[in-house]
Amino acid sequence: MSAPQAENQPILAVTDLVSGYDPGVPIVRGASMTVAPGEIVVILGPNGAGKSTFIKSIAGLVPKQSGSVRLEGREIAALPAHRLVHEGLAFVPQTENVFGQMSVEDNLRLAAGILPKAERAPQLDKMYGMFADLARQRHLLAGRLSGGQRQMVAVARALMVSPRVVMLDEPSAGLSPKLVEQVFVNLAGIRKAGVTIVLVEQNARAALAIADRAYILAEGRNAHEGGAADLWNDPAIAALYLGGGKLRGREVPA
Ligand SMILES: Nc1ncnc2c1ncn2[C@@H]1O[C@H](COP(=O)(O)OP(=O)(O)OP(=O)(O)O)[C@@H](O)[C@H]1O
Repeated sequence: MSAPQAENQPILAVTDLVSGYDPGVPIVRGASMTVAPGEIVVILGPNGAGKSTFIKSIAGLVPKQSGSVRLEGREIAALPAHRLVHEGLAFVPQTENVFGQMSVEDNLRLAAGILPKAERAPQLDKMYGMFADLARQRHLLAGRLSGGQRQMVAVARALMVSPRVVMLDEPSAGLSPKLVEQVFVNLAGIRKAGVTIVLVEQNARAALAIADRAYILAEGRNAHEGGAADLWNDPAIAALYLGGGKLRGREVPA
């Protein structure tokens, strides 16, 4: 059994992160976020707030100018993206997240490249157990799949190496409402499997419905944060960031 102190430790802690694409032009301007093990945390905010840049910086894909990123207490801010995968932090980009000319199975096998050989086949079976559609479509080219199914391949690729934290950049972007719902059902299932999830979303209500907590960024800084249910039911937050009234009257479970 782990010590109580370790149990209370955030799995991911980002403090005063400043980052951007060009030197001297910060996009993220001192944003912070704390994620507990097993949580689903969603990052919301207006267009151009720096949400995607924030998680891409954490994933080592956008240069950081200052600030701290700790994964299970270890400072990882200086590590490049490929090292972060080994450390247990996976990232699913919004676009170009699968190899279209390869089969679903080859996409998954390629992602498993960093695992010891003996672990690859069991991981593949685990993904097929989790995503039944992918098991059926394992021999199809990923480029021939629908947007929702491609998104599923991208998520499964990230999960192949058993990350402890997976970050997703707008996983529901460009999908039909039915597929959006499926994406969020899948994410809730992934959390049940013990993976901590951080996602950026435009679909604020749908994301809040599965999230524990949310951060709202504006102009690269923290504007609000709170429990998903509290933010969902806050009229001022709704008017500013959630696109108005309640979605089909649904309440976020407290
Ligand atoms: N590759 C890039 N090079 C330079 N600037 C970029 C790049 N990508 C994004 N930006 C700029 O960074 C700012 C924040 O963009 P970002 O995509 O992080 O915001 P966002 O909150 O995720 O927005 P959206 O909800 O519209 O996706 C924008 O001004 C954007 O023009």
